Amino acid sequence: MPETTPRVLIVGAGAIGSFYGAILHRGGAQVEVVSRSEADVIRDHGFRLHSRDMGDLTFRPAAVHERVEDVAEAPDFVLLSVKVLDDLDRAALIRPAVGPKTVIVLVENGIDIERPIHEAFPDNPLVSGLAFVAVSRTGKAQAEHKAYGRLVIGEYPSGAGNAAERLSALLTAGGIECPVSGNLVTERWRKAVWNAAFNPVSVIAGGATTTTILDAPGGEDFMVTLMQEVCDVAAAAGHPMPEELPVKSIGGTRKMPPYHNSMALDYLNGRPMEVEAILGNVIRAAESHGVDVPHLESVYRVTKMLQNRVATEG
Ligand SMILES: NC(=O)C1=CN([C@@H]2O[C@H](COP(=O)(O)OP(=O)(O)OC[C@H]3O[C@@H](n4cnc5c(N)ncnc54)[C@H](OP(=O)(O)O)[C@@H]3O)[C@@H](O)[C@H]2O)C=CC1
Ligand SMILES: CC(C)(CO)C(=O)C(=O)O
Repeated sequence: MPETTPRVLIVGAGAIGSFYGAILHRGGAQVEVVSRSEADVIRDHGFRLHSRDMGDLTFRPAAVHERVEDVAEAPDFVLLSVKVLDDLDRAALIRPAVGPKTVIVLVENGIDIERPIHEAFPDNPLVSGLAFVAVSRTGKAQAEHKAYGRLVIGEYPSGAGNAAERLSALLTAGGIECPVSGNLVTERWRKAVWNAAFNPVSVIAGGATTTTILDAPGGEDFMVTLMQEVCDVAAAAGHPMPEELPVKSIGGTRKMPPYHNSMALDYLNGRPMEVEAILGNVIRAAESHGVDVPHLESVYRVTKMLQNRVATEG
């Protein structure tokens, strides 16, 4: 008997949600979206998505909902790809669409961002994802995929179970690399080594690209120092990183064209930034494990000042 087409609901249909939504659509899933501010445009034109590597990824979702409450039947997968911000209760946001068998998928940056979702839905499979992709919004329901695309997924708190394998098969069929890791939290720390250092520094430097950061006098050494502090925290939290990771990451970053990470883009566009999810949670882990992170601490303080300035002075 043929299997039924899996239904995926994307909550947070911005750059990441529309890109992986397009890939899932190509992979054979029935993709629906929740869009609070662009529903009409998506209904009229679909998502207009251009990929430098994959060509035209434009697609029309099977259904467009303005609110999660409007979703009548629980989907097989809810893929959450909103920014992880202090004032947003992500569990409450998706609750109306989560049925007893729904697999919850997170494609979001940050450390320890699974915990509130796992606590709210302890009986649902939770798949956590790390997106190595450069995609940004270019207009209403429009995005440009500039490079990469690999999505590393795994079940939370650990394991590589059936839910992750089913999702990986869909994304692979859609044309991206989607390895399943049995130790996703370690992978999250590995990604945080880059994000916790580069994202806030790009903001402090006024929305700087990777190249601007690394070309500044002492830039490379400073970034290695920050990344090493993240590695120290990761090790204390039970996720040791390879010794050469910071230096190797600089080499990899050097090979990329000048690049604005997602926090730099948020800063430049006056949008809220994921400072707590990406850096604050690393600082808190350092405190709880007694690890000294003086450089990260300074970067955190200054980024918070900047965030306050944007919030209060515009
Ligand atoms: N962009 C990238 O290249 C990468 C991003 N990431 C991570 O992926 C995650 C998503 O980032 P990205 O896609 O860039 O972010 P975007 O800002 O492009 O998209 C976020 C989406 O979430 C929606 N949203 C926010 N709050 C709500 C809400 N309460 N109800 C309904 N919808 C909501 C926004 O809608 P609205 O337009 O109405 O605000 C928007 O469509 C982040 O954690 C980011 O760090 C990771 C790797 C790379
Ligand atoms: C890894 C990177 C830089 C994009 O893939 C990212 O996570 C971001 O933009 O925040």
